[in-house]
Amino acid sequence: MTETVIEAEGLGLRHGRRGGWALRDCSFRLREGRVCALVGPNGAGKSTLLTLVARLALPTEGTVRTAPPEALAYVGQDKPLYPQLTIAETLRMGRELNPGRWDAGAAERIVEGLELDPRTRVRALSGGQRTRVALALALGKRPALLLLDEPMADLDPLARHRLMGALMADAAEHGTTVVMSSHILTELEGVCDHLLLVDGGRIRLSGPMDQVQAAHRLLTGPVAARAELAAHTVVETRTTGRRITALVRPRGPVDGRTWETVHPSLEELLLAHLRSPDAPPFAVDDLLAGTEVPA
Ligand SMILES: Nc1ncnc2c1ncn2[C@@H]1O[C@H](COP(=O)(O)OP(=O)(O)OP(=O)(O)O)[C@@H](O)[C@H]1O
Repeated sequence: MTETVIEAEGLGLRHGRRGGWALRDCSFRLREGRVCALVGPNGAGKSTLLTLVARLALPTEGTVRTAPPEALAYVGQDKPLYPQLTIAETLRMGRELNPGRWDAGAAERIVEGLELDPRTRVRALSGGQRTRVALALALGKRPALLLLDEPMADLDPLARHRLMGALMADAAEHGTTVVMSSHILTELEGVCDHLLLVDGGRIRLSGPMDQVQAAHRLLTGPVAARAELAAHTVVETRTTGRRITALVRPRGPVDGRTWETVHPSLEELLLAHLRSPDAPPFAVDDLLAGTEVPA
């Protein structure tokens, strides 16, 4: 039976009694083995959502059910490590803090990419090198759920590509569920199979990547036929001369004589939603395959 690894219900967090909501009305389910992309602009609420799932903050409202603390690893943007410890000592600490479940091989494979003497102190590492050590600690814990807040932000493109490959191979081998926030959309396509788009503290898109993408079409046709678009849920329209391009969620057949129809790329889909904050949200429940749920 497929297990739910995260179940969020009306989750919200407000900073201070008079502060604004960093996250609100957040409901979704994520099943075991998913690799979930968490995307959204600066200040959208991505880190807030990750810290709530990691139980590093208490929600102001709503609930989240997730993996127990010992089966969960979180790597935040600030990557807290002990600067005075060496790389080898840091990994030894990981082993001692996780008796019975520490996967030394997985941790060492991530650190090996550094090509550094394991006796090097953490304080002498660059930001990107520290990222690798933090990820090694997280993977060594052999978590059922791995929460990563912009894990690749300070890595150069080659290191990012390699580390992402190593991370995904490890997750696939062990069936680890991963939730990863990122601003680099191209980094996520082809790697993630689930999508959460957060914007203004609310979930705008949620569900298995293929189903979310399959629910959208990019239509191009004459401006004169614009009224026909009303038959569908329109996310965004853009006009160039006498042509109009629309990102829609079709609610019926599209006339192929008038409209050229293509599937949008992940980037086109996300950018259209971000440019159109008033577009209705869209959510597919991860446990009820193919069922659209009120977002
Ligand atoms: N400690 C805090 N006190 C007050 N407001 C906060 C605090 N931390 C975050 N916020 C606010 O909560 C909102 C969500 O922030 P969050 O860090 O979750 O966004 P994010 O999507 O992770 O952004 P980024 O992509 O820039 O990392 C923002 O409006 C932010 O200003």
